[in-house]
Amino acid sequence: MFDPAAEHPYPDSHRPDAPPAPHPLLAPVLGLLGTWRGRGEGGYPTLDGDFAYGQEVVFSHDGRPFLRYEARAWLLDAEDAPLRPAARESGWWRLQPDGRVEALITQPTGIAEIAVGQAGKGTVDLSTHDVALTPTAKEVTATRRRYTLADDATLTFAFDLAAVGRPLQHHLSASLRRTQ
Ligand code: HEM
Repeated sequence: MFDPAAEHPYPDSHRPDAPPAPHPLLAPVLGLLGTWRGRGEGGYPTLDGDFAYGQEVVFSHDGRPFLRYEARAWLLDAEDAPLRPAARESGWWRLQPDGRVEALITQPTGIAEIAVGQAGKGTVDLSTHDVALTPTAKEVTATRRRYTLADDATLTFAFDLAAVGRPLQHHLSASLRRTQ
């Protein structure tokens, strides 16, 4: 008889050395698994000024050749205290042979992105393949996300954005530390 209160039989793993064994295609991104938290700076020519933000990024897997990806941000005041929730997004990074990555990423602001790119040597570089927008979303035409493992416990993140009629350019950069 099915027990609806039982534990999920296939929980996500946040560590390369914990079960289930990572799929071999995840080899180039194993260093990303886990929870990362840190601080970043952002801006865009259409905004009044630059801003500081906190960010948490989580990568996990269930033994199949894709990562589950989740990122949440919050704005910081001049003393680095939290001001308000900011962007969040989640998605799936589908690993292909030779470190190629196909990512699906959605945001509560009405933006759904398909990004493609490459993982290798401690870096992942993803650029827009396609963007779909809900009727009320801001116009976003392209993005580029770069993740770099500076060392085992430090992940840097850079994000470029083409939106509201402006060409692809810096919107965010952050340095994150592994928390678990
Ligand atoms: C760490 C993640 C992010 C943070 C902290 C952040 C922060 C901000 C802030 C503070 C603004 C000004 C409006 C407001 O106060 O809400 C803004 C505007 C905007 N952001 Fe982001 N953002 C992030 C990620 C993204 C992503 C992933 C995208 C697109 C894929 C994006 C696209 C935009 C657009 C289109 C605008 C509006 C620009 C305008 O209307 O002039 N942002 N962002």
